[in-house]
Formats: sequence, C-alpha cells, structure tokens
Amino acid sequence: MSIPNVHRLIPKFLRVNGLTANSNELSHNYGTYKIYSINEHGPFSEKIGDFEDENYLYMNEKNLVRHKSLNNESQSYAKRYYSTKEGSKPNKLLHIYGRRCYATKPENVKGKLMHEIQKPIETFDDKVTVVGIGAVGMACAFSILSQGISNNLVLIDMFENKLEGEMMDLQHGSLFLKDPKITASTDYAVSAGSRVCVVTAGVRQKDNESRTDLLQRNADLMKNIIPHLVEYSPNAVLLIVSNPCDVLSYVAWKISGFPMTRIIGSGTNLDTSRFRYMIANRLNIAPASVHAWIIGEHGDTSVAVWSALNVAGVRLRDINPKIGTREDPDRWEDIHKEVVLSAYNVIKKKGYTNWAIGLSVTSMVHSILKNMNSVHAVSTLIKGLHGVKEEVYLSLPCTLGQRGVLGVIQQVLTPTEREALQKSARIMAELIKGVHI
Ligand SMILES: NC(=O)C1=CN([C@@H]2O[C@H](COP(=O)(O)OP(=O)(O)OC[C@H]3O[C@@H](n4cnc5c(N)ncnc54)[C@H](O)[C@@H]3O)[C@@H](O)[C@H]2O)C=CC1
Ligand SMILES: CC(=O)C(=O)O
Repeated sequence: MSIPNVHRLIPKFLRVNGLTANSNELSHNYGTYKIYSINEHGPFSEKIGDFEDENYLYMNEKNLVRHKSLNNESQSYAKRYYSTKEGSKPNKLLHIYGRRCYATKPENVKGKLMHEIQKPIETFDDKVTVVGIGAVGMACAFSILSQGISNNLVLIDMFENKLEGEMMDLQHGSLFLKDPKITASTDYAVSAGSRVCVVTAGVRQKDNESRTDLLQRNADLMKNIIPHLVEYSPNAVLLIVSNPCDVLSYVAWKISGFPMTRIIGSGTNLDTSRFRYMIANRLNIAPASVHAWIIGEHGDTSVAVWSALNVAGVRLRDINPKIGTREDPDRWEDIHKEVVLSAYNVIKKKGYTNWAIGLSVTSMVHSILKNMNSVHAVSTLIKGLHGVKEEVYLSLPCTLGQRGVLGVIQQVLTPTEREALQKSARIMAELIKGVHI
C-alpha cells in the first residue's frame, strides 16, 4: 500500500519516514484523520481508527500519546488495536500516521445527507461563562442568549444535575435562538478561552440582610472561583455580580492578578436603571430618554447625581434648583430612597432579584464583546478620582470595550455629591480591611 497523502499534508513525516524516530508529529490539521500504522515491513493496509481531533498526535515507542485533547475513546481504540495486532508486538509498530480525510462515514445519516467539505469553525470570539446558575446566573444566561449577545455560553456551578437540567432546558429553546452552543460543567476547563466571565455564585441576602452582610462568605467563594477563571481564560474580562459586588470586585482583582481594567463590578448599572425607570415614570417618557446616574456603592450608600439629571440636555436642576435635596417641595429625593430600597422590597416579596440584573449584565457584556465604548455605571478602581484617597472599587460612568474599562467619565460633581462618594469610599475601605483574602 502506498502511503496516503500524508506526505503532502504532513511534511515532517518525510523526515521520519526511516521508521527510526521515537516521537513524531503526525498531524495538526482540522478534519477527520484515518490513523494507519506502520511497522518495519511497511505500512499496514488497514486503518486502526478514525480520529476527529484537531490536535497533535504523537507516537513514541510504545504509545499513542495524547496531546491537548485527543479524546479518550480514540486513544483507547488505538491502544486496544495495538495490543492485539500482530501477536502483540508493540515494538514492531514504530509509527502511526494520519491521513486527512474529509468524507464522513458512508453509513452515517449525516454523511448521506451532506458531503462535508470542512468542519465548522468553532468560534470562541463571543464565548461567555456564567459562574453560578442560581436566579441571577440564569437570568444573565437567558438574557444573553435571547438577545443573541453571545452564541457560545458556558454555565458553571457546583451541582451537576442542576447544571445539566438548566443546560438542557436552554438547549431545547435553540430553535428560537441563534443556534447557540451551550455547555455546562462543574469543571472550569469548559470555560477555556472565554472573553467575558460573569461571576454570580454565592449566597444572597435574606430578608433584612444587607449586601455587606454577605461579604466574608462570598469572598471565600471568590478564592475558589477566580483562580480557575484566570487559569482557563487569562485574557478575559471578569464581571463580578455576587454581592457585595464592589468589595468582591476588589477581592477578585487582588486574587486574579489581572489589570484593574479587566475586573469590573456590575455596580450601579442596575441602580441607574432603576433610577431612570422611576424618573421616567414621573415624567411619562421612556427611561432611555432620561440621562441620570447613580454612582458609588451598589448598596445603601449609593449617590444620585442630581446635578447632571437631564432630558434632551435640559437639566432638571435648572428648572428646580432644589431637586434631590431635602428642601425640595416635590420630593424628588424620594426616588433615590426608593432606588436604595428596591432590592430589599423585591426580596421581601419574591425572595431574590434577578430579571433586572440579568438585563443589566447583558448590556455590559454586549458593550464588551462588541467593543462598543458605551458608557455604563460600573464598579472600578476609583482611587484618585473625585478626591477619593482609598484603594476601593466603586461605580462611576465608564466606557466599556473589549479590554474592559477603557476610561472613566469625569463628571462635574457638586461638593455634596463628592462628599457622599468619598464617604462611600471610606466605608468600602473599612470593609476591605476586615475581609480575609
Ligand atoms: N450585583 C447585583 O446587582 C446583584 C447581585 N446579586 C447577588 O448575586 C448572587 C447570587 O444570587 P442568586 O442567584 O439569587 O443566588 P442563588 O442562591 O439563586 O444562586 C447562587 C448559585 O451559586 C452557586 N454557587 C455557590 N457556590 C459556588 C461555587 N463555589 N462555585 C460555583 N457555584 C457556586 C450555587 O450553587 C447557586 O446555584 C448573590 O450574592 C446576590 O446577592 C443579586 C442580584 C443583583
Ligand atoms: C440584590 C441586589 O443587589 C439588587 O437587586 O440590587
């Protein structure tokens, strides 16, 4: 039998065709490989297995060596063959080589239906991993998929059955989506090469608990989760949603060793959305037409930037100079109070919040994946801005793109707003001091 096209495909083979080398690169092209064996008398005439790996295969003196992820089934096939063939004379089997072969098996329905020219490319360009598949994680996953923001979604949690159930449930909706790839595992290896990792794992507030009450419990989880994400997706942007998200973003930044630009807290993007919704309701216009920001802590000390609130460039403070203050007869200030109480109120009624944060996270993931440079109120390292002296994560309006936080918008804050932000920073710094990383 003549050696199939392998010479053309794998030039290195020519150099080792003297059948003496111990270890040879066989192939690294995409496609189906028919694996043949060669012994000292020349190539065997039959193939010993089909491999559908895009990885390197090596043959040393005794074994077909796995490199990258030659799948176990193929490997054990080769080994089984190896030990039974020719009265088990493995030392006679000097090389295995691969022949690239595009055709799918003729007996296969898929093969009959379609003459496969090449393997579909698995794009990892928009790969997003969601860690923690509770109420928040699944709201993020559903929103990301249903808006077509990513077509390659990975779910990670501690519970295999739940993971499989959620994965299957989403997969069964594929007809109505954009044929996404949805994977789930307790093993972080499946998250490899993610562009964005959304961390929603952890305990949530019970009724009357504050976000900061969760700090040490969730910080302990970060110690377990973040190193895996760093290992498998060293270039990813990590989006920390678990609460208290500002302090946990700081913790994740410290643990990860990533530049601060690639560790982002979901921060007050959600509070800002609540704020705009409530103002919009009062004015009877769409939330997207209200330009208003909540900055600082995602939590009890958040700061409403009343001075910048405008609709179509008309500042409401120019119309009502007392807006947002205690002296305001219209009591606009109550809206901010309602924003702060939002999570508590929803939790009291349904036990948790999830839909709004799912949508909020999706908007951020969208801006990152599409490199949009759009502005979101997210938690970032704000030391040095607005007179903040502490090394803390808090929200300010930031531009988001593929490399994470690209810039911080320098709002012109009033002295009251600056002081409120600085107070928030001092409280965060105290919390950071007390957390064991
Ligand atoms: N930043 C924000 O705006 C918001 C943050 N949150 C926070 O999100 C977090 C999650 O909330 P829910 O989804 O409602 O909680 P949940 O209890 O429904 O889900 C938490 C999930 O995390 C998983 N988990 C726990 N430890 C893990 C680990 N080591 N590795 C992987 N998975 C792990 C659990 O198995 C569970 O599936 C809470 O900390 C909550 O306070 C919630 C809403 C808004
Ligand atoms: C729970 C929480 O952080 C929120 O809904 O704002």
